[in-house]
Amino acid sequence: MKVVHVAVGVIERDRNIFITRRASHQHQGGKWEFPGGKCEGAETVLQALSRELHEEIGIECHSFQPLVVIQHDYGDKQVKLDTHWVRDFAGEPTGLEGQEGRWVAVEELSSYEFPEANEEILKRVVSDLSSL
Ligand SMILES: Nc1nc2c([nH]c(=O)n2[C@H]2C[C@H](O)[C@@H](COP(=O)(O)OP(=O)(O)OP(=O)(O)O)O2)c(=O)[nH]1
Ligand SMILES: [Mg+2]
Repeated sequence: MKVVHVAVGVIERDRNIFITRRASHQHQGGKWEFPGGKCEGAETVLQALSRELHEEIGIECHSFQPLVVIQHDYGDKQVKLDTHWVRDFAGEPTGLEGQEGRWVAVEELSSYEFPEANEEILKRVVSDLSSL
């Protein structure tokens, strides 16, 4: 099965993370996610991430820091989540495609339901922020 390369942004400000909710008709629908989406054509992962964050939540990103790369097999779909920290951006994130979005304190993230592949990302987010 072809692996879908996904650019994912963990948007952080003062130990709060901006998350959005996937529409019910989407793959892993209804679950919360870190904004992002599939790399298209010859795009690099950072080009895809800049584009997706602009389209989905209306921010302009100035820089990224690598967080973690996760490969996961959902059975119906295989994804590679290429995850970066997003801390340097302009604009206020808002769900521009009708999706729910909110800032959540890092300590509260575990009370939200994310797709299975996110488990490892969530651990890394919590541990990286607790060492700051
Ligand atoms: N953006 C994002 N996708 C995730 C996360 N966790 C996770 O398993 N995924 C999966 C769900 C999807 O199968 C895939 C992302 O694809 P997507 O549907 O968001 O891609 P896209 O925004 O380009 O969607 P589309 O416009 O092509 O419909 O990665 C996450 O935290 N954020
Ligand atoms: Mg998306």
